[in-house]
Amino acid sequence: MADIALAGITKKFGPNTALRGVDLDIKDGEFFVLLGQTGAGKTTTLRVIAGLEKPDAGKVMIEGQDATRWNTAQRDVALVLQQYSLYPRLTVRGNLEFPLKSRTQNFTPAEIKERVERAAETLQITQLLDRKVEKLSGGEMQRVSIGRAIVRSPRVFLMDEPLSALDANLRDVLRVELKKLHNELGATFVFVTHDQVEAMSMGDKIGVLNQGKLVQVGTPDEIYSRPLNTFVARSVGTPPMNLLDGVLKDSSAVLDAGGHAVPVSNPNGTDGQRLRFGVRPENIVISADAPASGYVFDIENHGVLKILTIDADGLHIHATVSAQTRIAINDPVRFGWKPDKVLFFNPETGRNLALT
Ligand SMILES: Nc1ncnc2c1ncn2[C@@H]1O[C@H](COP(=O)(O)OP(=O)(O)OP(=O)(O)O)[C@@H](O)[C@H]1O
Repeated sequence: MADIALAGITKKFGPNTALRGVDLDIKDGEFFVLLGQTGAGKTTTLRVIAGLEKPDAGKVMIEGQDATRWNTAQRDVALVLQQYSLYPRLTVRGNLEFPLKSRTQNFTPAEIKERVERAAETLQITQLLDRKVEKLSGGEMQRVSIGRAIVRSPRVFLMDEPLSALDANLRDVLRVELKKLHNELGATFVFVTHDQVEAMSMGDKIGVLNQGKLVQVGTPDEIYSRPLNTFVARSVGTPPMNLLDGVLKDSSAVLDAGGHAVPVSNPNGTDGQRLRFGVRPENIVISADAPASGYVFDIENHGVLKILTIDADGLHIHATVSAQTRIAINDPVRFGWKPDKVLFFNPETGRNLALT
């Protein structure tokens, strides 16, 4: 069992407050992703869990025990960082053996050999065992770093943007492999990233951090479909959710841009209320009898689909359409949306009115 809980964690660095009262529950065996922009507090959260950073306030619980004062070794966690932190002059085998030979571990030479070979097999680096690390490619080095973490069979893996230094193709491959590894090991993974695609595709749960605060925790589906506020709404999805200001009137959204009235079938809010309407690009509908009008400002071809930017009285709205759609820049378009796919946000606080 390796449940992790943070309760009211605050961490300051001089005048900077990195974490502001973070409460978090990570279940045993979960693949938990911390998603946030630069400076949001992701690394600090990871370092607090690892015992590398002492919080100014709050508690760290591991397996139901107060671990706030435990050192890193007592916490039985392994860290994988963006930079490989390997010994370049040692072989892959030497690097994998290293954590097993430390003074706090009591492995026999036979056990060490077995663990190193099992980890190498899992990560498909057996053929590299006798190569010097400095001669490896980036992807190979990152596999060795992960290998160094798994040889000890820790209860918890803490990963700080482990894929971000790799090129896009390799990142895709290692993303799938890390998920497989997680399933095989059954350990708890806490994975830090600023990449929403990584978060959505890998996480059982995602925690969205903003300026040291945990804004929302949920499954990828919850974060995508039921964001607590406009910040979370726009932190996942490419292109991001459209946010359109207007007034709710007679079961329609009357947009400030052009005064277009677009029907909604799930209104949240009262008649006449000013709202910020949230519509994902895949829910924008282009058709000749749609209620609103604009023109095509830009088209991006993404293979299976196109992303249109529609200019509606100066407001830019993103829509995804199939690659077969015949449309050109500057074409006039009529657009609306799927009436049941609209979210309603308070324009001042950004809160999702369906969840408050
Ligand atoms: N050792 C430190 N000394 C001073 N300030 C720090 C230190 N570590 C972090 N901070 C500050 O705390 C805040 C959170 O930093 P943190 O590294 O946790 O963010 P992050 O979300 O991991 O960002 P990034 O994606 O850029 O790594 C930032 O404002 C950062 O400058």
